[in-house]
Formats: sequence, C-alpha cells, structure tokens
Amino acid sequence: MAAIAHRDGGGETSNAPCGADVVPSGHGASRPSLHDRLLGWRDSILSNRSFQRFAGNFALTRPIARRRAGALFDLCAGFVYSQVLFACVRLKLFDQVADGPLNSAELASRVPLPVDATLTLLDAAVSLQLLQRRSEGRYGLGPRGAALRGNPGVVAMIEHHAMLYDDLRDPIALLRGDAGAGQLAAYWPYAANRKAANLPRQAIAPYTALMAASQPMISQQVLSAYSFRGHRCLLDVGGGDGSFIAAVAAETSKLRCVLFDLPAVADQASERFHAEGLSSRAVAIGGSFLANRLPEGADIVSLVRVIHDHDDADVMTLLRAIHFSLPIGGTLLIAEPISGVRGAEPIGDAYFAFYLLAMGSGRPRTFARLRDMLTEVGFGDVALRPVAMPMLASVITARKSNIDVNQT
Ligand SMILES: CC(C)=CCC/C(C)=C/CC/C(C)=C/C=C/C(C)=C/C=C/C=C(C)/C=C/C=C(C)/C=C/C=C(C)/C=C/CC(C)(C)O
Ligand SMILES: C[S@@+](CC[C@H](N)C(=O)[O-])C[C@H]1O[C@@H](n2cnc3c(N)ncnc32)[C@H](O)[C@@H]1O
Repeated sequence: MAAIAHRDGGGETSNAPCGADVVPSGHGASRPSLHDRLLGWRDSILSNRSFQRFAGNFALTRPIARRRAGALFDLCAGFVYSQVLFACVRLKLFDQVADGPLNSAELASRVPLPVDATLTLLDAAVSLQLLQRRSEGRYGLGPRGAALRGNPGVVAMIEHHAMLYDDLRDPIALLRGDAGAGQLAAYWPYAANRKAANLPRQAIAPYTALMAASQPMISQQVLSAYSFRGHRCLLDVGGGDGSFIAAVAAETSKLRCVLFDLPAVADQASERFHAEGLSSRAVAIGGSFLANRLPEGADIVSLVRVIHDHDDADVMTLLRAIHFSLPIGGTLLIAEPISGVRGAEPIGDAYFAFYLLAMGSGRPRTFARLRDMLTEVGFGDVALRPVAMPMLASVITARKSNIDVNQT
C-alpha cells in the first residue's frame, strides 16, 4: 500500500492571538500541546535574523542554511522558472535539438528570436537542466528536457498552463470567490454546469484532446496497479475520447467496454472506436451522470480523473448512480491525483487545489475522505493500490457490498 499521510482529523489547534502560551479565559480555550509549543520555539529561532546570520556563517550549519535558502528562493522564483519552461515548449526548443546539438545562431534562426534573446533563454534553460551545453558552443537536451520529450502529455499540460497562470493573477480574489469565471472555467465548460449535456463538439474538443494526450501516463499507472483480466465488462464513466478504454482493451482481449460521457464527447469516442477497429467490443453512450441512469451490465466501473472535478453533492450523486448500476460484488476503480500523498503533498494540496479553484468546481480529496464517501453509498473493501508515480494518479478500488443501502 502506498504511503499516505492523512490530514483529515488532524491535531488540536490554538486560536491564541499573541503567542502559543497565552490561554485566554472563557469557553473552548485549550492549552497548546507540547508538540505545538516545541514548533513555536523552532519557528521563533528560524525567524530570528541573528540566528539566520549565525547559521549561514557557521561551517556545520552553512550547508543546511544554503539548502533551505535555495528552496525558499525556488518557491519565490517558481513562476519565472515555469515561464522559461513555457517559452521553451512554445518555441519547440526541445524538438529543435532532439536530433543533435545546435549552436545559438542556428537556434536563433529556427526559433526565431534575436541572437541575444535566444542566448538569454538558452542560459536560463541550461540552468534549469532543460538544456545542456555541448561541445563547440552547441546546446543539446538536458536531463529534464529529455524526460519531457518522452512525455508529450506533459508538454500539452505546460502549454495549457498559460490559462491557469492568467487565472491565478490574483489568488486572494480567487480564494474569496471574487475573481469571476476565468479562462479555465471556459476551457472546462462542464464544471458547475447543469446543462453540460448540451455542450457542442467545439466546446469539448480542446479539453478532450488534452486529456487524450496525457492519458497514456495515467493508464500506465492504472494497468500496473490493477489487472482487468478477471472482468467481463468495463464501464468507463467520463471516459473522454476512449483513450483509457483503448489502453485497457490492448491488454485484455476478451473484455467488453462501454464508455459513458457527455453526448459530444461520446460521439468522438465512437468515431475513435470505429477508426481503431474496436467497435465490436467497445461502445460509447452519451448522457450526463448527474441527470441520466448509467448503463447496466458491467462488472467493473472506472472513474479516471473524474471525481476531483466535482463538488461533494455531485460526487455523491455519481457514486450512487454507479452503485446502482453494478451487480453485488461489482468493482469500482478510481484513478486520480489525491491529496495528502506523502512526498507529493504540494501536487494535491497546492497545484490541484488551486487549479480546481480556478476551474470553478471540485477539489482534490484524501484517501480517507474518498473512503468515507464510498462507504456512505454502500461500497466496501476500499483499498489504495500502490502505483509507481502517485503524483500522476493514485488508484483506489472498492466493491459493492451485499447490503445495497441505495436500493432499500
Ligand atoms: C539510464 C540512465 C541514463 C539513467 C538512469 C537514472 C534514471 C532513473 C533517470 C530518470 C530518467 C527518467 C525515467 C525520467 C522520467 C521522468 C518522468 C517520468 C517525468 C515525469 C514528469 C511528469 C510531470 C512533470 C507531470 C506533470 C503533470 C501535470 C502538470 C498534470 C496536470 C494535470 C491536469 C491539469 C489535469 C486536469 C484534469 C482535471 C480538470 C483536474 O480533471
Ligand atoms: C478530466 S476529464 C477525464 C477524461 C478521461 N477519463 C481521462 O482521464 O482522460 C473528465 C471527463 O468527465 C466528463 N464529464 C464531466 N461531467 C460529466 C457529466 N455530467 N456526465 C458525463 N460525463 C461528464 C467530461 O466530458 C470529461 O470527458
């Protein structure tokens, strides 16, 4: 089982306004725990300028001080680094040098940019390990640029970040709910939209293409964590253009597959199944899981990158509909980035939390929270399955238990 730290149900907190040791009289005030007091002591030392000066100069603490100052600087500069990456991707710099290193003049004419500006970008990209200096003043891929070449889905994500960063211009307005609908809300038009079933093809095509481009890295996680071989029929709810079903079908020759998505998305998936010769075993059905009954007959239902898009009430409606559609003993498989994954906390709790805020609905949830929601609608045996890269998606399975709380 993957290591997950649950933040739900955390420890006590103190509202003492002027320091940890102040215990105001009146109801509800509690003394800070020993742990809180130790952390308060640590904070006052770390924020003390004399201590910072001492730790930076003293030989034994200098490496730690440098490392921590560097990490803090990276946090300050993160947006600038992201924009350097964005410029490289937009100008297709990694593609330019993929077949062999080039010098700055050659790159300047291909990008195209003035030579000085090209050099500024090249130096920045080298410092971020996106590119690497090679012999005779040429530039080749760096380790990070090379990793990106193998992940076209990530490159597509980087390009669409232009909308995210625009929406995040005023994060406080976003948090207050004063920011108004931004670019991401328009890009994902089903978010908080009761009439999503009427969306035309041109409204769903851009996000469906982005999801298809990034789907291989997700299906890789799912297929390494779960085998579909023991199943007869898969229903992939919110299945996009059918990329996930195509990946599962390639591994399991006998599995029949049904995709359910908004009508315009399902049409696109149908075309794909025909084009790939999959239509004898895969069909796509259009509808809204918030308004329509789900197709019955599957013994496993998958929700890949679907739940985190929706607020709690809609998730409960969806989980109830899935529970209703499954036979007793049927399986639900959820794959999406979750909150509180040890070692990847900022991915769920900072990146996806703010991304979904800008998008206008949904939130990343912890495993504990998802387990509670699943249990409430009548699923049991809820398990978190180990995956190689939980930052991309965690995999959770649950089984419809004998007691069907929704049908009693
Ligand atoms: C043999 C040699 C030379 C070395 C051996 C040493 C070694 C192991 C080297 C490592 C080489 C290697 C295998 C590198 C692999 C790198 C990988 C796999 C990098 C992957 C990076 C993935 C990233 C950066 C993913 C980013 C994903 C993003 C930004 C996803 C965003 C998703 C969104 C916005 C989803 C939206 C959907 C919605 C709306 C929330 O529902
Ligand atoms: C983030 S995408 C994930 C697509 C795909 N599962 C993947 O991982 O590549 C969410 C999908 O849910 C679909 N969806 C959103 N609201 C829906 C609804 N009310 N009924 C059916 N599908 C819906 C969207 O059209 C979209 O294809």
